[in-house]
Amino acid sequence: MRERRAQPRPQDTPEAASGPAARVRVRDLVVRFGATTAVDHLDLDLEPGSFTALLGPSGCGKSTTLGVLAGLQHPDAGTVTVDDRSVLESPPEQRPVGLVLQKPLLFPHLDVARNIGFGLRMAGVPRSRERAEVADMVQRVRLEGLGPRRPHELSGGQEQRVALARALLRRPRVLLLDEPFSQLDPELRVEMRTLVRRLHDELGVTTLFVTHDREEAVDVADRVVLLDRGRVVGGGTPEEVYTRPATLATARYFGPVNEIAGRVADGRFWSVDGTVSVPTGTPAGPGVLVVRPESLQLAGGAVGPVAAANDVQVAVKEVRFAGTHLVVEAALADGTALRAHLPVGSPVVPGTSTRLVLPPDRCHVLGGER
Ligand SMILES: Nc1ncnc2c1ncn2[C@@H]1O[C@H](COP(=O)(O)OP(=O)(O)OP(=O)(O)O)[C@@H](O)[C@H]1O
Repeated sequence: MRERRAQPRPQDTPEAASGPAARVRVRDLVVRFGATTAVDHLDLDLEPGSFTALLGPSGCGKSTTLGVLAGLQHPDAGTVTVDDRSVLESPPEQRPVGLVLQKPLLFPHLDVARNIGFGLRMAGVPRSRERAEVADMVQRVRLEGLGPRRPHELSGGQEQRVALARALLRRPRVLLLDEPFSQLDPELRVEMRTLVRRLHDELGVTTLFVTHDREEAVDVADRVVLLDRGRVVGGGTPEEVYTRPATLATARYFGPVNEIAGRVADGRFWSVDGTVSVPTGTPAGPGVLVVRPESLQLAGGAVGPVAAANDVQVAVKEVRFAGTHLVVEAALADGTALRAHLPVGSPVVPGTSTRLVLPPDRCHVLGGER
């Protein structure tokens, strides 16, 4: 493994990066640091113009993967192609890639406009063109009026806007963002990711956004890739990873989830205390039904021993007020815990039994024993 300098590269030429959005393919990527395997046979596909979030716990290899794409890190094995051409031997400045890091790393002695335009200036672009392009970018990232300020006169969010503008001024075909907003407060984070999404949509650049914040990933990206110990362990659209995850690990990663063991037979999922219809084609046999607490609803009818529709009978154990909803802790007859988020005022009383509806379109059955 060879390491390259971990700095933004303002000397990059705009010509190196211009053009339409790129397709990126990573195959069998391996990066080791001594005895640590940071990236372990990783495959990743970024379609032209897509917006992908790379998500996973601390140390799972997100930044290392980004470093390889940016050319800051050389892998031990594997391939990385941009539009079917290998980029692994290209130095960072010749890759069609823009990079925004957690820390903006601006030049303290240059004002905002000069920081943004640095790359163009180094490439020998005439001053008039630099001014025009910087002015356009200043507007796109909403930094109007701040061009003459120095970095120390900016807020954290404004500094990241400058870093974003600097990366985008080169018109990269791939934009890499490594937790760019993790040091900002929550409201500003939402504003900044909305800005990034808008810029992506306007400029159509293939974007890879590294974060460990699930909500951020699901909110901003078209596709989420879940990494664990250097490997891809799940992925899909935000709706898929949330509602129809391919594995229990993915289901659990995206927040609290109920897991009910049972069997699929005759187009229905049968649990110890009720049944739910399942989509045609769901394989028969043992399975685990996964459903989020907020998807459960209180059944309207009387409690009976046999579930007629898509509901289960539960014993209510505990009810907590959570401001916007009630958190109801309940259990099936076999002791399986179920959590439901129900509207405030729902008639649920600890120590009684009730029926909870499992809306089929919010349920997903994973095959196999638990
Ligand atoms: N330069 C390095 N030298 C030695 N080990 C490293 C180096 N860089 C990363 N690692 C190790 O490689 C693994 C992956 O690190 P990486 O920074 O890619 O993870 P990450 O998912 O980005 O984590 P975080 O969310 O905390 O930034 C970790 O175990 C880390 O300690």
